[in-house]
Amino acid sequence: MRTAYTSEQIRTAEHALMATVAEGELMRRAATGLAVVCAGLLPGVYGSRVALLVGSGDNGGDALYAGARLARRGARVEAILAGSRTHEGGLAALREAGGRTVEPPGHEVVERADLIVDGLVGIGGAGELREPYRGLALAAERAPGLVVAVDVPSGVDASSGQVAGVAVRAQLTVTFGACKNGLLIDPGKSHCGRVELVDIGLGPYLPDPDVASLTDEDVADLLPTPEAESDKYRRGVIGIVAGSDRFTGAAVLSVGGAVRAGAGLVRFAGAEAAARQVRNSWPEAITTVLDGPSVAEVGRVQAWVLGPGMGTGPEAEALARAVLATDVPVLVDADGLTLLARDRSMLRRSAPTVLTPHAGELSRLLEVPSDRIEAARLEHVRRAVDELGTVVLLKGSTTLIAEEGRPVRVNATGTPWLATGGTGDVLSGIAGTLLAAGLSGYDAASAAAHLHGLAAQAASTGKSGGHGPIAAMDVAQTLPQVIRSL
Ligand SMILES: NC(=O)C1=CN([C@@H]2O[C@H](COP(=O)(O)OP(=O)(O)OC[C@H]3O[C@@H](n4cnc5c(N)ncnc54)[C@H](OP(=O)(O)O)[C@@H]3O)[C@@H](O)[C@H]2O)[C@@H](O)CC1
Ligand SMILES: [K+]
Repeated sequence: MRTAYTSEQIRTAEHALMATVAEGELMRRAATGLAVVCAGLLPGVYGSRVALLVGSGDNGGDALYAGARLARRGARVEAILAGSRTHEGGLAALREAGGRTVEPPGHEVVERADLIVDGLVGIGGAGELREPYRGLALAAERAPGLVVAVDVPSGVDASSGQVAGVAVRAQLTVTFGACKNGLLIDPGKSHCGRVELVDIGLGPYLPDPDVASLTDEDVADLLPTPEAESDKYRRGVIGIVAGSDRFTGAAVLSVGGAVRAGAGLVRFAGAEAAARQVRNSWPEAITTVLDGPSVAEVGRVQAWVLGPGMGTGPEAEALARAVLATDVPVLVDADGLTLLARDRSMLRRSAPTVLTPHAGELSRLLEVPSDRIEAARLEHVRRAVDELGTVVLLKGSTTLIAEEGRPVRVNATGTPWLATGGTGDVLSGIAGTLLAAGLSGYDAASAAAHLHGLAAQAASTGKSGGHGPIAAMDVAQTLPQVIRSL
């Protein structure tokens, strides 16, 4: 499990650790680690040009001390002192090591640097970057040199990943003590480049994480493996209510996700046209053509997937009510979410419910514009859990999975090629399968997102390592291979 924390959690842990070590020791550890990483990035330290963007806080102090180390190894280090004040010890160390200081704006220094070290703001940053920081962040983006962010790319909110205005775009972020939420969640994540963690001894002082991310090993541990005496019923029977006479593809893809994720049995229930397509594509599934809003004749299932392509008319609504009135876990996706947004009272049920919206669908459920959700994903997935009382998986550039009282899980797998029609339907089938196998909604949703992303990565990667387009069905078809290799 990878873990991440808010700025406040990091500060509290740092205070506790600081009480046990000599003054300045933590910054020394941080700056040493930073300097080692920077040196490793340069073809040779001696003679290379390094620009330090130095803000008024300790983040600037880290940059100055690391710059001093590089200067002692022969780098030509120039520090742009952008803050209203400058870390005194760091400044003295840099000067003593032969580094130069420059008044802002100093953009010419940024432009000629081989390496740009962003020490404008770290976990103490708040709100939009002010001048001259903003101009320096933009200059660093235009400049040809490599950009390394100290602790957090300046302009990224460390606790949430939000970016108000401009933020530094780094190729590498060197973070201290523990990972911050904002390094894992977009839009912040996309400003970080690769993230390297420098250990400063914070581990024993860290509280329970605010955010976590499953690894392959975690997911392998969560996945059920059939035993000798397992039969298809014990492995989990999933019911899928999806598709309509007009839309049949979503049904085929959702069933495909379930079959390929290892469901013991898939029972599909829906309109005639959808059922026909499902039978043609997946003879493994048992199909029922529904002639009314009831799933009583479908047979016993251990979990339902409700929604992909089912439509949003009165019949679909009555069917959604019938599925949600059952006493087994239900995963609601796509059209099912649109129906829920019209009447949230359908969520009053005793069994677990998992919702899997993208920002647009969540926008209807919460009555918040979807661009605000995209900009503040962590805040809104938590708000959704509070207001709706379910497990919520918010899809998107970084998929988040939230449940009351647990760290928000950030999905670490996937590829930009995954943003294509029908992949969400496949995800619903995977997550429904894991629910039917007995995983909690939180674990089922997080493990499903992980597998879905891995399958997409594998499907989009060619033999020579290049990447290319995938179709949603490729994701479903690649699942067995990915599960085998976990
Ligand atoms: N604590 C520890 O043990 C260790 C901490 N370490 C390091 O310390 C860092 C935290 O240092 P920190 O607390 O000094 O805050 P930091 O991020 O440098 O900046 C705060 C200042 O920035 C300013 N400012 C804020 N927002 C702004 C904006 N939007 N636009 C412009 N300016 C803005 C504001 O200053 P002012 O307004 O007064 O000019 C504010 O006071 C941490 O990330 C890590 O790198 C490591 O050495 C390991 C040990
Ligand atoms: K920074």
